[in-house]
Amino acid sequence: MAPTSTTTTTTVNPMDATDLPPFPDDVPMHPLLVIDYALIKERNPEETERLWTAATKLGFWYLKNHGVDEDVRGMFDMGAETMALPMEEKMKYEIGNEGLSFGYKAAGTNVIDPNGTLDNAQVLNVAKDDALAWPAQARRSYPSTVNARMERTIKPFVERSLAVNNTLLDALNDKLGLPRGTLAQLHPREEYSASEARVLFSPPVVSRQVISAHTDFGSLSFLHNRLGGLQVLVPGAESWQYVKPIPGHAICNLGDAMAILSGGILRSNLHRVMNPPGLQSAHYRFSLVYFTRPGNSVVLRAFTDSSPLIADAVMRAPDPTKYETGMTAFEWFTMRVKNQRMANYKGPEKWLASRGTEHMHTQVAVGPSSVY
Ligand SMILES: O=C(O)CCC(=O)C(=O)O
Ligand SMILES: [Fe+2]
Repeated sequence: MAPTSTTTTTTVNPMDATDLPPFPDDVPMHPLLVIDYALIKERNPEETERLWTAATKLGFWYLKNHGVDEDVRGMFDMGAETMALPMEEKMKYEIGNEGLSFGYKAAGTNVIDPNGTLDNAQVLNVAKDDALAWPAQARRSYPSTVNARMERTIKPFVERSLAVNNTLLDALNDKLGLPRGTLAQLHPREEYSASEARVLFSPPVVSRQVISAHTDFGSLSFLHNRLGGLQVLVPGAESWQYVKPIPGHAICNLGDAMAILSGGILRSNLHRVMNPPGLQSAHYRFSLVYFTRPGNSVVLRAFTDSSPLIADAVMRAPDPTKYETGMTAFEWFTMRVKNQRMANYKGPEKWLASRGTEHMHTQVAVGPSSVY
C-alpha cells in the first residue's frame, strides 16, 4: 500500500501539554517505580537498589530530575516541523526495506500483527553518529527541518541522553558484578551503532494499535510522553496496563541486549502503543525516545566470564542457549527491522522474529490487537 498524504500535516503543538485533556482515571494503569536521577548520579546506595529492583522486576521505571526537559521541548518541535513537510519531501529519506532505521518511516510500511495488518505511525530516526559528527555526515542525510536543528536541538538532546543512559548503565554494571566500565565499553561513543533519537507520530484513530507488542532491541530507552497510549504487560498479569505520562518524568526501559548480556537478570519487557485513551484519543500523538544500543560489532552473548552472578543466572536458565545468539548487535537489529517491514512480510513466523526475545514466553501478547 502506498503511504497516503492525509496524515502528514498538523497544526497541533505537541508540547503544549496544558491544552491536552488529562489521562483518564478509569483505565487499567501500572504505577512504575520513580527513580531519582540526581541520587543515582551521586551513587546513593538506596536509590541504586531501587533502580536494581525496577531493572530486574519489570525493566521499566520513571526517571525524575534528569534535566533534559528543555531539550525534549525542542525535539518535539523538530518532530512537528518534520512531520508537516510534504510527503514527497519526507519520502526522499524513507528508510527502505533493507533493515536500516535511520531516516523517515512512512505510515503503512510496517506490519503490526501476525496477519499482516499495517501500522499508521510515522517515525523519524536520527542516528547518534550523525548528531555527534555534525556538520559532517556519518550515516545518512536528513530533511531540512532536521538539519536546521541538528546543532541547537538534536545534538544537545543526544549528548544529554547519552550522559543519562551511561550513568544508569554504570550503576547497573556494578550491581551485575561486572568489572567497572564493562557496559560502557560495549557502547563506545566513537563506534557506529544503531543508537538513535526517535520521534514517533500517529493520528487520532479510536482503538488502534500504533506499535504492536515488542521488546526494545537495544540496551536502554529514554522515553518522553505527553499523551497516554504506552502499555506494558506486567509479568504475571493477564492484560495490558497503561503507563501514565507524568510531567517531568521520563520513562526508561531496558532492551534485549541488556537481557542477553546479563543472562536474563535484567528484564526487557513487552510493551506496545495504543491510540491514547479517553478524551486524549482525539489528539495527534507524539513521543520521543533516545535509544542506547551496543556498538555494531558487539556479539550478543551473556557475560558469564566476567561476572559470577551472570554465570550463575545462565546456569540456572531453562534454556541457556538463548544467551548465545551468535550474532552481532548490527546483525540482530538489521534482522528485526527488516522482518517488520510490510515489503518483507512472509507470514506470521518471520514477523514474530521481529518482536524481540520475550515473545517466546508470552504468545498472548502478539495476537490480534485488543484495547487492553
Ligand atoms: O511511543 C511510546 O510511548 C513508546 C515507543 C516505543 O515503544 C518504541 O518506539 O520502541
Ligand atoms: Fe519500544
